[in-house]
Amino acid sequence: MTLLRITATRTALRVPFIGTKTTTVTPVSLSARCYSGHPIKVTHYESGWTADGVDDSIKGIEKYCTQTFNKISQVGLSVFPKDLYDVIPRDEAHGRPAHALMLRSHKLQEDQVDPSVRAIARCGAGTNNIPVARMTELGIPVFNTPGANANAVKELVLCGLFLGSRRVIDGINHMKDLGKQGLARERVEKDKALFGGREIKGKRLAVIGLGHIGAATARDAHSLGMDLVGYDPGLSVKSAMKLPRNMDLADSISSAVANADYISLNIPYIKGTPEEGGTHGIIGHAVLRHMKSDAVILNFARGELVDSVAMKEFLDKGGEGRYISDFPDDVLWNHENVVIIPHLGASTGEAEDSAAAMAAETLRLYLEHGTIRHSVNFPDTSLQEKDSNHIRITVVNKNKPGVLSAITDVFAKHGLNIVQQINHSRGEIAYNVIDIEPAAGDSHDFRELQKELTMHDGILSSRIMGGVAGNGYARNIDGTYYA
Ligand SMILES: NC(=O)c1ccc[n+]([C@@H]2O[C@H](COP(=O)([O-])OP(=O)(O)OC[C@H]3O[C@@H](n4cnc5c(N)ncnc54)[C@H](O)[C@@H]3O)[C@@H](O)[C@H]2O)c1
Ligand SMILES: O=C(O)CC[C@@H](O)C(=O)O
Repeated sequence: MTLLRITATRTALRVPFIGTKTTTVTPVSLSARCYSGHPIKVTHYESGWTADGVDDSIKGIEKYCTQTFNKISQVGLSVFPKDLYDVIPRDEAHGRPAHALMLRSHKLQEDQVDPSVRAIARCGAGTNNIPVARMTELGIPVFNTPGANANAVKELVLCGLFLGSRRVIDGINHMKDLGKQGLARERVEKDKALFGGREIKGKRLAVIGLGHIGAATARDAHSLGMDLVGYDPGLSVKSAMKLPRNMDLADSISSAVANADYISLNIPYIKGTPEEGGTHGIIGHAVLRHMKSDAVILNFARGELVDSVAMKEFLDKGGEGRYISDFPDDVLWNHENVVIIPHLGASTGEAEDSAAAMAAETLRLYLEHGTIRHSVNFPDTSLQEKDSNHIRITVVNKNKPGVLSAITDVFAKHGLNIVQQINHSRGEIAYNVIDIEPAAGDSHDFRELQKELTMHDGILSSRIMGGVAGNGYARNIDGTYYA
């Protein structure tokens, strides 16, 4: 796909397409990076995803293509400049290859991730609807939007606190029944005794997970006069600084919930039981037996964190315990002490706008500059642009000895000078951003270089950035070259 041939003359970017047409394009928008020191010619291969099943009319479009799987805020999507990006719903893509995927709660399948996809962004916090481990194996970064919807969720958690302390919903339903019978005025003062409640002031709230939502909930609960205890084995210093003073910290979930009147779950869902290192069913018999019989459990994190059968047993014991959840539950949906909300935590205009905008900015940084931030599987990486006289190449590789030197050897072999580079690793993955500055007058066949680089053992993909949006990406998928 990529042939960057450097010559000494300064002309507009010329982009020939195999066998069809030669187009002259102006460089991409000002904020996007492009190599301007020399003209760059990019010859496309027509292999794999670029040719098969793709309509002729969309071959050679010089824009990034972001495909969306859910209804995403237009305010957020407007972050993508129209001259550089086409943003289209997946079901209207008609086989056009995607460079980036954007989604909310859509359960992404591996076969929906075309070989052309460089990155996936979740407009939200939880990424359990994305096969992240598989994406890591394939060398594809997955991004989320930390904190972007936290205020919206916190406000609904506070609403949950009140719904759990006062029988407001039962009372409203009762008034509808009485209204239908024309008995509302006659019965209201007598019947209200059925729906008494308690105040949250002075009660103890256990917050499990003290990240963006948990910490914000703790702060507001504190100002409502609640007594606080928290549990978070991964508590960062930054999050700790945001917690109310005098908040107790427990050393286990069981000790956190032991004397709590309210418990708020604000942790990610991770596949596998707690014994296996996951959070599936983390609120089960072992934790529930430590709870007060009238505890109110608020779950605005994920339904799968709670063992529904164990929760039903807890609620059926005859205490005043309650469960308020933002997720469907086949066992508990009709229980008299349960309130189920249809996953509304992040459903405010403000949260949808800010999560989509953050996701779009994050994708732009990656696609246009190779910068990684807010990734759940790749290391934070940022290499400041030196000047416009360089070509930026990014490489994703398996984190194992010898690969970094193999990468630099390829450049040395091709007589290319690396002017700056950065290499960061995270778990199984390493990521490199490399700037090269060819001398004026040099001519290099970047197509050969990219193939050699990408097909080296341990390398998963490479990108040559500059000039034409969406070009210059090559992958090594189990020993087969896709470009
Ligand atoms: N209802 C909704 O619409 C909605 C919206 C946003 C987020 N969420 C859910 O809420 C979760 C939290 O969101 P956030 O923005 O606060 O995320 P966050 O990453 O800022 O915070 C999560 C915190 O949980 C802690 N944690 C992880 N495992 C834990 C465990 N086993 N015990 C205790 N603490 C643990 C982490 O250390 C981290 O501090 C998300 O993962 C998502 O599943 C739901
Ligand atoms: O997109 C949504 O509505 C929900 C998002 C939420 O579950 C999250 O994890 O951020």
